[in-house]
Amino acid sequence: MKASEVQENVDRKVAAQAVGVADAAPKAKKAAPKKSAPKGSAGAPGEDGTNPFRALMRRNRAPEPATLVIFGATGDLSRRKLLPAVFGLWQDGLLGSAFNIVGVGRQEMTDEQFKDYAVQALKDSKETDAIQPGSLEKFRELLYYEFGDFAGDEVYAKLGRELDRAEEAHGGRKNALFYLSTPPSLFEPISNGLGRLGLSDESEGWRRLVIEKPFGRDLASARALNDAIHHVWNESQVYRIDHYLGKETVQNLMAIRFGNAIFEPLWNRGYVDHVQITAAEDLGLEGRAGYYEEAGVVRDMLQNHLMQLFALTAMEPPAAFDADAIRDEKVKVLRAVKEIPSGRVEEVAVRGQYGAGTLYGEKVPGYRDEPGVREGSVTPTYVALKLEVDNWRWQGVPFFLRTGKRLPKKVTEIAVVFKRPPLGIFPGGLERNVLAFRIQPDEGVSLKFSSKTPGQEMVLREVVMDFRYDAFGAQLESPYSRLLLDAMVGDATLFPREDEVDLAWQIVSGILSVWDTDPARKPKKGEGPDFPNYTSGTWGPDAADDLMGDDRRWRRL
Ligand SMILES: NC(=O)C1=CN([C@@H]2O[C@H](COP(=O)(O)OP(=O)(O)OC[C@H]3O[C@@H](n4cnc5c(N)ncnc54)[C@H](OP(=O)(O)O)[C@@H]3O)[C@@H](O)[C@H]2O)C=CC1
Ligand SMILES: O=C1O[C@H](COP(=O)(O)O)[C@@H](O)[C@H](O)[C@H]1O
Repeated sequence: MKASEVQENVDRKVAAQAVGVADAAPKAKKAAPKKSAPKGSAGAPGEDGTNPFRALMRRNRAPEPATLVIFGATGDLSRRKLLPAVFGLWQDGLLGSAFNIVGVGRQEMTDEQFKDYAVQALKDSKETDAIQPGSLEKFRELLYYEFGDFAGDEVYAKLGRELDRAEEAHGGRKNALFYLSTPPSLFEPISNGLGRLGLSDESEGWRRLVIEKPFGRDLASARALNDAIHHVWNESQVYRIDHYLGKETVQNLMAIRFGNAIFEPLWNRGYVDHVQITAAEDLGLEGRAGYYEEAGVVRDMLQNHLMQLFALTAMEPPAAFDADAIRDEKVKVLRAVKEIPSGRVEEVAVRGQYGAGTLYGEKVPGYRDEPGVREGSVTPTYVALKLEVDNWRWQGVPFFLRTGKRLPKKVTEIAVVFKRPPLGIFPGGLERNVLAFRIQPDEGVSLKFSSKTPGQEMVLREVVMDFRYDAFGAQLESPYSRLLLDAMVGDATLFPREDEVDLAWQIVSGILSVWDTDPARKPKKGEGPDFPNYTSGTWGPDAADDLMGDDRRWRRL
């Protein structure tokens, strides 16, 4: 399909939605796989494209032949998200003509056993695209496995040999993307090990390092990790991943802000009353107590995902859509956030932990009764925070952020709530307009405003104008697919830079200094927060409502 045809299909589909026609564009066909490719390379199928947008991506963003090395390839993230994301890209022909994957772990396994493991993971994961006939068999051929102790040298020497082996199929280059999907305590040892064996050296091909979250457990450890990494890698080789930035709808926030003329003039303290950013989860711990007991909600969601959503909403328009311009603006606004000293934490932040309750009609246990959680744990599973920004655009406009587990539903939203009209001349017409970005699910954007109701009287009622992202007719891409491909083509726009991560830690460190307790220590009676303080299936502790003040309310989602 030509790019112009792709665009036409898109236009038809979106226009169809505007006039209420359900399905005006022809369905994109799944492509048949091509003939098999030589070992060490991927004869990429999907030439016809599975959706029109991927066809556009293929034209513009073909990565050079490369090896993807996944440390922690036998882990939960790799199994559920990374392998399906890579498979989807490869099946759609987006990974170029030569590509292979080396899984690395501590478990002893042969290549064949790892291939079986990966194929099973692809069959099991809900994230895997529809599998084309013959695809899995061909994808298997690209997979290899190495194991060893990440503190020693041997495993990195073996990786060096894997890159040598792929060199011929990769046109004489030894490009490699190292993805660290391990417990964070291993980020530094792996980075050092790769450095010791010369695998960060770019003389024979590009070398890049993708680092999972959380990046550090506080400001000091994040800085120490950055320093350690920079002993081995240049900042331009480092890709700190925050999967929220890979979500289509998060990128759409930038598209809508900076691709239209009508929003920016209103995007400031003259018109905006406040902003609400919500990332609600219905899930509980999902067996991750070991990690979560150490992390809690501030490290798990607030310091990274919510801070990124905040920065994208509040930043100034960048001069270009490129890594430096976008990240410079995010850094500027993060720097303008009013400091939260420990003495102000109780005033601007609310923490919670879920107790037993009911979700979707089923009884669910409280956090303290989840397997692996310590008795009397005071780990917070909910946080609400009021941020203030000391710059001309946002002076006096509070940003309210909230996220928590075991809330009534899964929903992530950024809502820009506008000021009331200055004068009410109609009955019932003094509501605040709301521009809401639904990040997930039901992805889209809505504008709430007052309208005349039919009849003789000028009676106003709130109505909603709604754009649904599915109007484009394409299945939304996994954020990991997007970000993996970005890293393969060397585009760091959607990856937080060192200074962003540092500033985000600075913002939350006042909160951590007050709330952090040693998870191994059981608090004495009367000490620490009065947890649990919200029932599973409700919208969090009551104190979160008080945070908003008298004239504002959290949106009912
Ligand atoms: N799971 C998720 O949904 C998300 C995870 N992340 C991040 O991704 C990373 C991986 O998380 P996740 O997959 O859940 O973790 P898991 O514990 O499921 O997997 C970790 C992987 O690292 C390996 N590993 C663990 N300890 C060692 C060790 N001492 N030496 C060598 N290998 C080791 C494990 O091998 P083995 O199989 O032998 O145990 C496994 O392959 C973390 O940084 C996490 O914060 C980020 C967002 C979401
Ligand atoms: O990084 C994390 O994110 C998930 C939520 O991600 P989403 O894409 O499903 O919104 C969260 O459940 C997890 O605790 C956290 O580590």
